[in-house]
Amino acid sequence: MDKVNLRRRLASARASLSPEQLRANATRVRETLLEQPWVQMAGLVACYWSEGHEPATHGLVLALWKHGATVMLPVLRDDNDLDWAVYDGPDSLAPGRFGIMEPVDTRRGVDAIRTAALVIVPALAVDPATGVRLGRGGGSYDRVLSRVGPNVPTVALLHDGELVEGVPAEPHDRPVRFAMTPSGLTSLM
Ligand SMILES: Nc1nc2c(c(=O)[nH]1)N(C=O)[C@@H](CNc1ccc(C(=O)N[C@@H](CCC(=O)O)C(=O)O)cc1)CN2
Ligand SMILES: Nc1ncnc2c1ncn2[C@@H]1O[C@H](COP(=O)(O)OP(=O)(O)OP(=O)(O)O)[C@@H](O)[C@H]1O
Repeated sequence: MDKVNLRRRLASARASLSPEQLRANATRVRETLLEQPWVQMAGLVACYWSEGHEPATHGLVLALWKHGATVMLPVLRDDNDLDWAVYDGPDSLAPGRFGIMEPVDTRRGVDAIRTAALVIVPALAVDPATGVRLGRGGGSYDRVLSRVGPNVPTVALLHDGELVEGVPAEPHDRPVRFAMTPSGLTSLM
């Protein structure tokens, strides 16, 4: 299946998840991640601020922040590349392009991602054989992941059923090292 149709299929499956399922999924993803030593030890974490039926991150971001980590969230640029700014509590966010909440703090630039010790990314699907992820189609995270060093854990958050064999891979696609579903953490490479 091509990327456009795969995106459509996965988005409509997400749309059928109930608020209760979304909450339960978020709790399991958050608890499993927070048990990992490499999550607990990360002082600077890049995450995303979820919206709609995406795997929810608000509780995770809050927990990391309370735990003392610095959490950077993306700020979408006009060229679809991602700038980064620090989360500083629920009042530190405001709607950006497409209405996604973004931190209002000073922007640290696109290269700030190079200093993250842990990178948590959104995805609609991940190929369990290759780690290639399917995103929204802006190529934003392909650029982000190309700046992340090989020893930094990169984790895509998914719902169950979103580990999909045969995600179409193009030369610019950058794989992730882990996929996190409510059923558990999968190491990919
Ligand atoms: N929660 C979250 N934050 C994120 C991302 C994400 O996937 N999820 N991004 C991941 O890169 C970046 C934002 N990229 C986005 C790209 C497109 C749309 C969007 O709503 N697009 C419309 C169609 C736009 C158009 O007409 O071109 C849509 O999908 O309906 C939103 C965010 C950074 N922040
Ligand atoms: N490094 C890059 N610089 C500029 N454009 C890029 C880069 N990488 C990918 N793109 C462009 O982004 C577009 C979308 O790519 P693709 O469909 O693979 O997105 P995606 O991986 O689903 O989305 P995302 O990375 O935002 O989650 C492609 O047209 C591609 O040319």
